[in-house]
Amino acid sequence: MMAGGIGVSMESTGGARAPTTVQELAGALAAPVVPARYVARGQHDHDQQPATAVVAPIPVIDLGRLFKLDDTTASAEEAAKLRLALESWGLFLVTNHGVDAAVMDGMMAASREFFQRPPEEKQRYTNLIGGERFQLEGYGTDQVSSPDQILDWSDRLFLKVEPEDERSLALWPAHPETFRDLLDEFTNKCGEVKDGLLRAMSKLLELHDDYFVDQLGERADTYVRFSYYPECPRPELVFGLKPHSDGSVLTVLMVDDVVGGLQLLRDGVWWDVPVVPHTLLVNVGDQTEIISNGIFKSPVHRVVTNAKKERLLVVLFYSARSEREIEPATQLVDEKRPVLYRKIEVKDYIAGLYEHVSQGTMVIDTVKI
Ligand SMILES: O=C(O)CCC(=O)C(=O)O
Ligand SMILES: [Fe+2]
Repeated sequence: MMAGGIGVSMESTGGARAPTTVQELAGALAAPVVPARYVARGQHDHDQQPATAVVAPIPVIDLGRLFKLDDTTASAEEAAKLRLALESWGLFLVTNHGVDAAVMDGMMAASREFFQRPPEEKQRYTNLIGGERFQLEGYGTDQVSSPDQILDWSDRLFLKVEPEDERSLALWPAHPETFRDLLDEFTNKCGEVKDGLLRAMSKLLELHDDYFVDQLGERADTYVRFSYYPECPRPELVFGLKPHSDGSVLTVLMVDDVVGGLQLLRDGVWWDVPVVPHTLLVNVGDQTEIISNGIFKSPVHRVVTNAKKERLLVVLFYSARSEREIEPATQLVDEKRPVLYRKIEVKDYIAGLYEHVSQGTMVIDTVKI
């Protein structure tokens, strides 16, 4: 059934058994229509902004040069680019990052293989306890908290990777067999990138070098998300992921090296984020915006889907441990720059984030003074 010929099916799924994932739904669509629950576009202020057809000229940071202690000119040049990235786009590409191309390709291929496994196999890792109660970790779709919530056109596998002794290995795919080792290796390598960047960020703010590392705390939380965005016959109606900013300190992304889709809001315009194979993307999260008292920007971003092609993403979220409280660094508060955010407990903040994203509002606005 079509609603006004706009490509929206009024039936919730169109099938006898409700598909439990977007992948199954996309595979079962008999016509280029999407169920009404996925129609997200045009609902919120952020979507009133035009999209540029232009790829964002976001800075590219060469980590080899940034950390080159014996060449202060090179490292100062990269640090200046990093400052610009952190203060404006809130997102940048990193090259020369030390994560082997083979590890990146292997992780991406393992992720693709996982999503290609039969539904019954993937359901062994479900994020629904007893088929209904949502838990953060595992495989599935959005947390659905209300019947009128607009859903994202994506499935995901979400896992805690650090602290290591808190891994729920039963939810780590057993196939392909390389999955667990690759994830371990990928996480360790990306962790080095994150630590190096956190030190560079502390320096830029003239804080002591370990300021951000210390804010994360001893047993900081690292989560990985493997996202699968199936092709969508009506990309203009849905979001792969609704507009949001990340609740992390930093987010490190390995995006699909062929299919784009990530867009960033800046100066009232949505920009396409470039796809550059074997680079990593890094974005500032809300915790860093708060700690830096607004000097570093946590960008609003979203994912659009593709009519012809699926898209994959592997992303690591680095967060202070959930019991910690964070607040603007006192060194960054003075008469000229009054405190802009109130102290928050990370746990409460992250809980608020999920609610706000599903409502199309921004949780960071609730902690602004
Ligand atoms: O798919 C992407 O490129 C970005 C995903 C994202 O923003 C997120 O997972 O928080
Ligand atoms: Fe994000």
